[in-house]
Amino acid sequence: MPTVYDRHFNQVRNIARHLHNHYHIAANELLFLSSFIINLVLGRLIHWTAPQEEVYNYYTDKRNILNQLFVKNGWAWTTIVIVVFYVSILTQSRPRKSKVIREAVIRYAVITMWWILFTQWCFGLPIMDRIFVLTGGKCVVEDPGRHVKLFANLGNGKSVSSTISSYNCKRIKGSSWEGGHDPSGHVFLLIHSSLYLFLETAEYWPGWGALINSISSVVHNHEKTIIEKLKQLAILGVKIHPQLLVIGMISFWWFMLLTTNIYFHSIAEKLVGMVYGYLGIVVVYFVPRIFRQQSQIGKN
Ligand SMILES: CCCCC/C=C\C/C=C\C/C=C\C/C=C\CCCC(=O)SCCNC(=O)CCNC(=O)[C@H](O)C(C)(C)COP(=O)(O)O
Ligand SMILES: Nc1ncnc2c1ncn2[C@@H]1O[C@H](COP(=O)(O)O)[C@@H](OP(=O)(O)O)[C@H]1O
Repeated sequence: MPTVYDRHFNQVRNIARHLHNHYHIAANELLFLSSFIINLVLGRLIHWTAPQEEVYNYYTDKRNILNQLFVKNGWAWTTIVIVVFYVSILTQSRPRKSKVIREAVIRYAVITMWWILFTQWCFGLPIMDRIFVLTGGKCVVEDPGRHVKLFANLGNGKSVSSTISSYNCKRIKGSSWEGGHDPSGHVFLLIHSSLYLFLETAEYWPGWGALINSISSVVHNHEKTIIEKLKQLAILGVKIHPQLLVIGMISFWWFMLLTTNIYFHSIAEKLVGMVYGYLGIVVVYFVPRIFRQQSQIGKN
């Protein structure tokens, strides 16, 4: 006689099966994808319900080291983590190494291309700047300096440009990026990077049990000093279970996304950053599943 728990468990399992069969998405993937929407809602709730949070603090300062060193170089850090991950996984004797490397490099190249197109360069201005300019945004400065050719002088001591990139505009002293819809580059980058790391490494997931056992065998080894334990944990997280490094990076990106969601940009600008963050990932990891299933059906 099945208990109420068995019934609930079966219901959850049926929903997961349905998602997998009809939408080609696993329940844990859906949960992870939704976590960024939860992050946005949580950020807004903190913003509305805790006004004292809005008072100047470490995270409201754009110059804080976490922003300047990590997020502002976010794609470089994500690249380092994925390279360390693959080097570690491939040195732990895996079959079909060259195929694994070839496919990982192709996916990395496509995903990097999408990051470049959205934030750096898209046959001129990157997509995020094009959206800003197309919706009436302009770079306003007093002295355009060496970028003078890109600016029109308004005659009131100010010059405007809609052809300079946000990157170059921000580097001009006293500039402001005015009007228009300015999609959040941070929201894009943090979601894009987290999803990439999650989906790219999912195939090698050893299970929470294995990770927790490995960590606890280091932590509970009473013959080792704290320093030795920390060293062993670092080796564990890089060489044996590089998934720990990935979990660390994703958790940090999630936290930085929360601070962006609390303090920066309008909701609409964050939502646009979010949609573009999902887009490249959906094309690389989910759309191929539909074609793969169709070709499978064709063969049967
Ligand atoms: C041995 C096994 C190998 C298997 C490896 C698998 C995959 C990896 C494949 C290849 C990688 C190998 C080498 C890669 C070499 C070079 C890649 C270059 C890496 C870089 O990304 S360099 C550029 C770093 N730049 C950044 O990270 C900048 C990020 N910042 C931004 O995008 C913006 O500042 C912003 C969007 C965060 C915010 O913009 P604003 O609003 O502030 O304007
Ligand atoms: N989590 C965070 N911590 C600190 N600064 C952040 C941040 N999220 C966004 N910002 C800052 O807010 C501005 C808009 O970000 P974005 O458009 O990428 O979302 C950027 O300013 P700067 O470009 O002047 O550095 C960025 O550095």
